[in-house]
Amino acid sequence: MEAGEDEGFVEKIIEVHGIRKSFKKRKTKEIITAVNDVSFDVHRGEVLGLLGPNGAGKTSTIKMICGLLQADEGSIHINGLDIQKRRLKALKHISAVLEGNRNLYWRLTVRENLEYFAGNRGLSRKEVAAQIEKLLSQFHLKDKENELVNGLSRGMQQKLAIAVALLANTEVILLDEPTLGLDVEISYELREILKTIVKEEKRTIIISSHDMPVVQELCDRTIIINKGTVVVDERVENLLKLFETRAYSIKLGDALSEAQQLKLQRKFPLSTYKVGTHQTTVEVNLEHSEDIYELFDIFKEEGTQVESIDRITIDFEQVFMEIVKGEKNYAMA
Ligand SMILES: Nc1ncnc2c1ncn2[C@@H]1O[C@H](COP(=O)(O)OP(=O)(O)OP(=O)(O)O)[C@@H](O)[C@H]1O
Repeated sequence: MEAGEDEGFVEKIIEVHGIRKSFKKRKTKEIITAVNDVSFDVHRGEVLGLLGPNGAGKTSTIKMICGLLQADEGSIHINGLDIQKRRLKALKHISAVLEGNRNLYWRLTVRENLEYFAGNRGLSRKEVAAQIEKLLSQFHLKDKENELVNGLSRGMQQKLAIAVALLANTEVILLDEPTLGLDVEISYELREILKTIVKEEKRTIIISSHDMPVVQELCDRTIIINKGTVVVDERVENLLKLFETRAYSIKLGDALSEAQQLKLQRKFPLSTYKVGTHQTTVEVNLEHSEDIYELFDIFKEEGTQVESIDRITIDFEQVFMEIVKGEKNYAMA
């Protein structure tokens, strides 16, 4: 069974199979493999988070899915249609908001943009009138409807770009870094709006993001790409559970010696060691539960007392850091 199938997402709407993409650097002629044999499916109604450090290959993957970039190898099917062979038909199922490219007319007002892009998709004003009203209110843009896009803040423009993408009524929405560069307040607002949309509408959404709360709160499943390849494809709740059962906070009776600290760092490079006035704490995320014995051996060597052991509640940010910075392969069955 694939990730996603157990939650009722049975029908595949996006099928990405073995895609590769390389670029040649203009100056040095060096070949960069941006995407290296990436495969995954997205089920109808699923919200998928596409994560990875800078340069991992997320944007290239999204651009190949929405037909802006041609894969060197592999295939992409949208609703069963090959994006290369039946491009126009396949693209009818997709709307995308790409990072840094908000696809809006700057000299048109907010409302005019919504009307223009609806018309572009072959929808009449009458057909979309109610939906435009709904989107203006959902995205808190009603009081800006007659303002030119040119004069809007970056956050407002981003909200409008997403509203335009939703208006097209496509089954698939691709959002590349929707909250990048937005201030905390507007990122939060956008996340809440997207949360409502995800709950109310059964759209298939791929979100690439560095904003971990966005992924934790909106996505059903996540794919983590590192150096062009998929290192994790798993449901968000499973990843959190998995890491939660491995994350411990250990309170010690005494401080560790330098030799012990060195061993701790060597064996558990992502652990943290804190010496407070009353307490010494080690926080560690174990890759295998039996690793706890090796940890205890470090304490035992010099008779350090363990006062308490607690599980740590972990958030998605920590999960992501563990996987990417630890460069471990958490491919799960
Ligand atoms: N048109 C291009 N020409 C040359 N190299 C490119 C091009 N597009 C992407 N790359 C390179 O391919 C790699 C993957 O880039 P991509 O933008 O897909 O990554 P990303 O995961 O979206 O990163 P970020 O989070 O920084 O946007 C990077 O090394 C990037 O420099």
